[in-house]
Amino acid sequence: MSDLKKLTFVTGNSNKLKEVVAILSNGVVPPSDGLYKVGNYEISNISVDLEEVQGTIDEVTICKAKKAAEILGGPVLVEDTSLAFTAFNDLPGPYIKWFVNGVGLQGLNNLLYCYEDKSAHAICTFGYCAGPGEPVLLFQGKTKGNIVPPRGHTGFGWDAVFEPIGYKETYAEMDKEVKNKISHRFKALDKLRDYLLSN
Ligand SMILES: O=c1nc[nH]c2c1ncn2[C@H]1C[C@H](O)[C@@H](COP(=O)(O)OP(=O)(O)OP(=O)(O)O)O1
Ligand SMILES: [Mg+2]
Repeated sequence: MSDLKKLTFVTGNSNKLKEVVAILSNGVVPPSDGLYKVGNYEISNISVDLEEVQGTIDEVTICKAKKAAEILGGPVLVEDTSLAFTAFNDLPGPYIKWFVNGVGLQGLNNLLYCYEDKSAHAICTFGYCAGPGEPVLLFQGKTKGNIVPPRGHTGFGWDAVFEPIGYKETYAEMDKEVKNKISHRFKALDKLRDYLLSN
């Protein structure tokens, strides 16, 4: 057991954490001790609100990961989520959090009122850093959808205004198991899992 490598997922968002745990444990066994294992890695989590710089998705994620590795002094995992409107040349992108907080869900939908193209990409980027001063590896997943007037629960970010292509329900209306099989986060975790299983 001592050869297990410890890895801490650093996020201030409990909804993100729930999805990550559900996806990494294949939705079957929610770990009771707050630790879950992928290959030789034992992943725990800690709630820290990391500083977020301005920049591209990659830059924001790399910065978060480096900051987290410095604070914790060991191997970390962070994640940054973007919502990129095609009509806006991919903005708000990594700044979506401040848009949700600033204009609300109806407001997000209204932003695209004058544009025919309502499409958007949900993008999830995990950053893995082995420790302070170490390089950051990125694992990204994207899901395409349309921005619609809010439908469904409003408990998690912009879930209620994002309707994935091929579905008639928003992320907020669909069963969690369905979201967790098609989501940007699922696709990113698929790549991260491959890495963790082979390293
Ligand atoms: O699947 C999702 N479905 C709907 N909304 C989502 C999702 N995933 C993140 N979100 C929201 C949370 C935040 O308003 C923004 C991303 O900002 P982001 O900086 O990545 O998240 P955060 O600051 O809440 O947590 P963290 O401490 O990991 O940075 O989009
Ligand atoms: Mg954040």
